[in-house]
Amino acid sequence: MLKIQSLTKFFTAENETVHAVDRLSLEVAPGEVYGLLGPNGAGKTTTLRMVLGLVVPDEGIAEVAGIQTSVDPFAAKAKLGFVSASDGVYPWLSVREMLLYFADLYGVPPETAETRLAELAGVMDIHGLLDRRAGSLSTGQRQRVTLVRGLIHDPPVMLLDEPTRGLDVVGVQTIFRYIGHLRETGKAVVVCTHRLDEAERLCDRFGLLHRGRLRHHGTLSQLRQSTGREHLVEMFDDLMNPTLTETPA
Ligand SMILES: Nc1ncnc2c1ncn2[C@@H]1O[C@H](COP(=O)(O)OP(=O)(O)OP(=O)(O)O)[C@@H](O)[C@H]1O
Repeated sequence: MLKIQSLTKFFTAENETVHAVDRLSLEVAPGEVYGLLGPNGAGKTTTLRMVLGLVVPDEGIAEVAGIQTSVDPFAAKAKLGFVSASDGVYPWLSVREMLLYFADLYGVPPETAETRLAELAGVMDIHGLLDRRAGSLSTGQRQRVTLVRGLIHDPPVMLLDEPTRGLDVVGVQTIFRYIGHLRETGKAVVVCTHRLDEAERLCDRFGLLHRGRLRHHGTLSQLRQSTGREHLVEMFDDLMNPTLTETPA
């Protein structure tokens, strides 16, 4: 459903070249939640931006439901949902108006959009908010509306960028419930996060990204076997401080 092959992006600034993403390959199947994990500057956002067609790769391809993002970015975008911690709302619109507006932007026919909105409002418990002005919502309410917005066009692939950043316990539980819904409805999901503890509970497979390169990938039990470490945080610690784990001569 989502296929990334040898995706590469270099940035040059002040005569220095940064390998933001270096020959990254991964695949995510329908109903699978893939954790793309890494410290600051590892290349997570650049990867998502290439998948979204916002940054042109130097090499490699990203393919969404069979459509290459660099060949047909508009068609690929229609197959993608994107939710980020920094998503905003249009404060002057009602929640219903805003969500139907987004459905329209994605070319969803009005009747389908109404049906879809009613269904998702039930899933994310926003029925009571539909006629409120988006600008008057609390942080938690706004989060639920944003999550519905990401799914309004029923994309087969969902990208979540730091979805739990800045949320309280209830907000984090909402994200867990949302990801459960995505899995049950057969979406291919990529979650980028620093929260390794949450990722362990949420994701089916993982890619550990460090300085643009995928250093380890697999299920948690495969990673445990290949790294000899129990938790993702220890695996990252080894990647970032390799000398600490070397045996003295
Ligand atoms: N437009 C740009 N110009 C120059 N360098 C860039 C640009 N965008 C990203 N980079 C560099 O590419 C590398 C990867 O950045 P990226 O934002 O993809 O990392 P990240 O894993 O998302 O980090 P964070 O978790 O801090 O958001 C970093 O070294 C960053 O400074």
